[in-house]
Amino acid sequence: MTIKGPVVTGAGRGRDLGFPTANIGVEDEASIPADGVYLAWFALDGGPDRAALLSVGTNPTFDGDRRTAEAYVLDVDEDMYSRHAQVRIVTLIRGQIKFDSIDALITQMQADERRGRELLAGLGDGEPR
Ligand SMILES: Cc1cc2nc3c(=O)[nH]c(=O)nc-3n(C[C@H](O)[C@H](O)[C@H](O)COP(=O)(O)O)c2cc1C
Ligand SMILES: Nc1ncnc2c1ncn2[C@@H]1O[C@H](COP(=O)(O)OP(=O)(O)O)[C@@H](O)[C@H]1O
Repeated sequence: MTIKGPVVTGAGRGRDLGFPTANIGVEDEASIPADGVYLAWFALDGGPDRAALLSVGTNPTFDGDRRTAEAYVLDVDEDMYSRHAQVRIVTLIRGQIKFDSIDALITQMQADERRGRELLAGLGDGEPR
C-alpha cells in the first residue's frame, strides 16, 4: 500500500516530543490505510527509500478530530516541507492508543522505534520490500 503527497505542516508538536513527523497531504484519501502505527519505506522527491514509522489516525491522545498520515523518518534530520513524499507500508506494528499522558506516548514511541529497527534487521538484504 502506497500513499503520496506533499509534506505539509501539522500541529507543530512532533519535534517537541522528540519525534518530528512529516505530515503527508495525501492526494487520494482512499489510499490511506487503517488507523495504526506502521513500519514503512519513505522517499522524498523520488529519492532513496528510508525507513520510517508511519502514524495514521486522529492523534487521540491530543483529542484530534482530523485524520492524518505522518511519518517519523529514522536517522534523518532534514527540512521536508513541500517536498513530495511517497510512503510504502511494510507492516503494521500496533493500533492507535489514547494515552493518559504525553510521557506515556513518548515511552511507547521509543518502543515503536526499537520494534521498527528489529523488524528492519529481520528483513535482511534482498528480501521483498
Ligand atoms: C511512532 C509513532 C507512534 C504514534 N502513536 C500514537 C498513538 O498511539 N496515539 C496518539 O495519540 N498519537 C500517536 N502518534 C502521533 C503523535 O501524537 C503525533 O505525531 C504528534 O501529535 C505530533 O503531531 P504533529 O506532527 O501534527 O505535530 C504517534 C506518532 C509516531 C511517530
Ligand atoms: N526525521 C524526520 N522525520 C520527519 N520529519 C523530520 C525529520 N527531521 C526533520 N523533519 C522535519 O520536521 C517536520 C515535522 O516537525 P513537527 O514538529 O512534527 O511539526 P509539524 O507537525 O508542524 O509539521 C517535518 O515536516 C520535516 O520538515
